Amino acid sequence: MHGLGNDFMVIDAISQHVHIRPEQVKRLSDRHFGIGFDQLLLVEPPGQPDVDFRYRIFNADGSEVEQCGNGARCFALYVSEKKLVNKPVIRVQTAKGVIELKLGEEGLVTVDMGKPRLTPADIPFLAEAPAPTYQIDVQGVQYDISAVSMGNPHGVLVIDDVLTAPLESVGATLESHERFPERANIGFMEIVHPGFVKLRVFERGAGETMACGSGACAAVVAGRLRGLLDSRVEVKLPGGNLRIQWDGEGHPVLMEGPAAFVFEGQVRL
Ligand SMILES: N[C@@H](CCC[C@H](N)C(=O)O)C(=O)O
Repeated sequence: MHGLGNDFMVIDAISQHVHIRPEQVKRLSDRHFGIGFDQLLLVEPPGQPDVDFRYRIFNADGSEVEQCGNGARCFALYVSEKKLVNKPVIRVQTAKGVIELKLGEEGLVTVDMGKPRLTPADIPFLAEAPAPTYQIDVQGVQYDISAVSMGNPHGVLVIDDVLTAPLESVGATLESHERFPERANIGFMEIVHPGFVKLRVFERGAGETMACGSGACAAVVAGRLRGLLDSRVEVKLPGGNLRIQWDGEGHPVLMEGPAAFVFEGQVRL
């Protein structure tokens, strides 16, 4: 499946027993020697009473992570098409809380991604106190970065032109910077106007992807904290556009965008 070109292998772990090791994920994610994907998503039975499913996410490098926004939209389409659920709003347990998924018209899915976490220890990010931006050193050069958790950790830089953004150099260095003890997804955001931004993301454990849903949410939160964006923002990613809404601290972030099936098959693990 894919959400704006951020692609996934989705496994039904409800009607079959699935146990997958990090090295198997890494092998399957290989675009030449495996199936090829940015993340693997597991659809599991719920582990608590008030939710419909448990949603587990593995990056292409095999690491298990807490959140994936584009994957959440694909998750909603998957469980609905497979008739694993028949409800307008699906509640899903992730490693960092519950998110709500709503299927809309024309394949669009809205995800309530929950409230962003801004306290450095919750992100996690090494800093004394929460701030809209922090100065961070990359090989002797200082950058202003915002740090936000959408369940998973994000750093966001505002730049003049996404086309020339240094994802493979600065992005890759920041992804595993010592101030992000659990590594981070690094977004480069160009603000066209307060209701429209362009974004590219160097994802933790996957490299640059065509789109990052949690990254789009984090970018809008960062832009709002800096006083640069409206509460409703269209985010243009290399793979297409997402609509993000955040009404400020204490409110959840809403993300709307498409989800699509690509093919189905069987794989021996
Ligand atoms: N593509 C995702 C995010 C996937 C996880 C991320 N790479 C991480 O390590 O936190 C999205 O759409 O949010």
